[in-house]
Amino acid sequence: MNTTIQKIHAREILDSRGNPTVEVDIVLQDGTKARAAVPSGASTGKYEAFELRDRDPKRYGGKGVLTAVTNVNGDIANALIGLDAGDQKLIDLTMIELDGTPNKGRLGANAILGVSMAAARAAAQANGLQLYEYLSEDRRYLLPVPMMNVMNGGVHAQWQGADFQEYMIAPLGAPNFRTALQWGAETYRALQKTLQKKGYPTAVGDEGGFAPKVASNEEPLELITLAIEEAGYQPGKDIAISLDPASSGFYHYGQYELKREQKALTPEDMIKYYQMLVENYSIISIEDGLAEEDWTGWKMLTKELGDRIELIGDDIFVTSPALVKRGIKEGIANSVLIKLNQIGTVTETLETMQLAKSAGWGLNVSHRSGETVDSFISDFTVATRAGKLKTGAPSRGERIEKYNQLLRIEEELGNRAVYAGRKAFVRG
Ligand SMILES: C=C(OP(=O)(O)O)C(=O)O
Ligand SMILES: [Mg+2]
Repeated sequence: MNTTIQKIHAREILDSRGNPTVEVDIVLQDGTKARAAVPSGASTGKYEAFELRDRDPKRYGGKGVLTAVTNVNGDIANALIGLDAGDQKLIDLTMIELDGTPNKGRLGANAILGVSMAAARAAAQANGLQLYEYLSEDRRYLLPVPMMNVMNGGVHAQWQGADFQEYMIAPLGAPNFRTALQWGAETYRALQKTLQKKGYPTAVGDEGGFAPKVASNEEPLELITLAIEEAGYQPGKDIAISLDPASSGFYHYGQYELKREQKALTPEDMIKYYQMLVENYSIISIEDGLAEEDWTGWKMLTKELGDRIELIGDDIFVTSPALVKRGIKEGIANSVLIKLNQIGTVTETLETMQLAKSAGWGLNVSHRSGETVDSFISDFTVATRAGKLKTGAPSRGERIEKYNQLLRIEEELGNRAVYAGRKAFVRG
């Protein structure tokens, strides 16, 4: 085994939306070859690390991802060849320094993350370890509750469905991951039937959830509750519901504009709306209930609902240690969403998780709405014992692959496999 990096090669591939993204291959001195691919969001937080993408052709002449690829094959490869892939901190810090900007804007967060993940995978393989074993500090593992996004709205449904972006089911009462996944898949199919009966189309959004033009943002909660019961489970006890309204996407000039309901709500009224929903449905967590700029609103939200449910910050924290630190200090939220590409390296992601954990916060690892079949986050979630992984509906290959990887890990761990269940939630 020689884990010295011999070669790094990046290429442009397509993600699940058909947009270009970065894939990186790493070869070690001992011949080990490993690969990683980088996902990309649509409802991105303002302060995420900067990806070189092709959304803005005027800026890069349609060559954003190709520029990231060139940066990997040039500057990054030159700096990392000869370093030990097993020294994740050194690899990541070398790239951060080489980039030299506060947001990874020169080399591109997508270029940097692709290399960071591929290095971890290569080192794991060279050591004869599974990725989840390699990433674990203490060989204690936790299979996450699958947070399955069964109804899509917002930008993930091109604003043709609900204003709220994600309605998830969380089979927290299951005895193990395999059963949880089965319950979730059965409920998803039951929901399809429920929608058909109502005359709704069952076409899906970016993350595989159904995306009908519902009458209100509350209606999906009724439909999902019905589907859970139809599938033979008890809402709340067996399967709870989680929301990601992704409200930064409908926050304009201090108000929350719910187009489906032809309403514009103040932060106070938006909080009341959530209180009503929490009263009436088996909601265990709400992510991005308020917008990334609305820290005052978030403070009120945390006061009103923080002791009842898990309040997860995604856009507001963007997996940044500095922003999570500020959140802890100011009493904002009680949980954080973890997306590797929001911050851009494995090392910094682990730092954010450590911070949140030491404050007693909940952890939620997440895919992006634009994904590849890379299942890095599945191993990552098990190794870090985050307890929850949201990776879409059980209906699109790039999402299913993450769930399937968790099935493989659970099987391999055998009687050492522990399912996170209800305890993974900070409230509930
Ligand atoms: C997964 C999400 O969507 P995106 O990847 O588009 O940010 C999210 O908002 O949590
Ligand atoms: Mg979100």
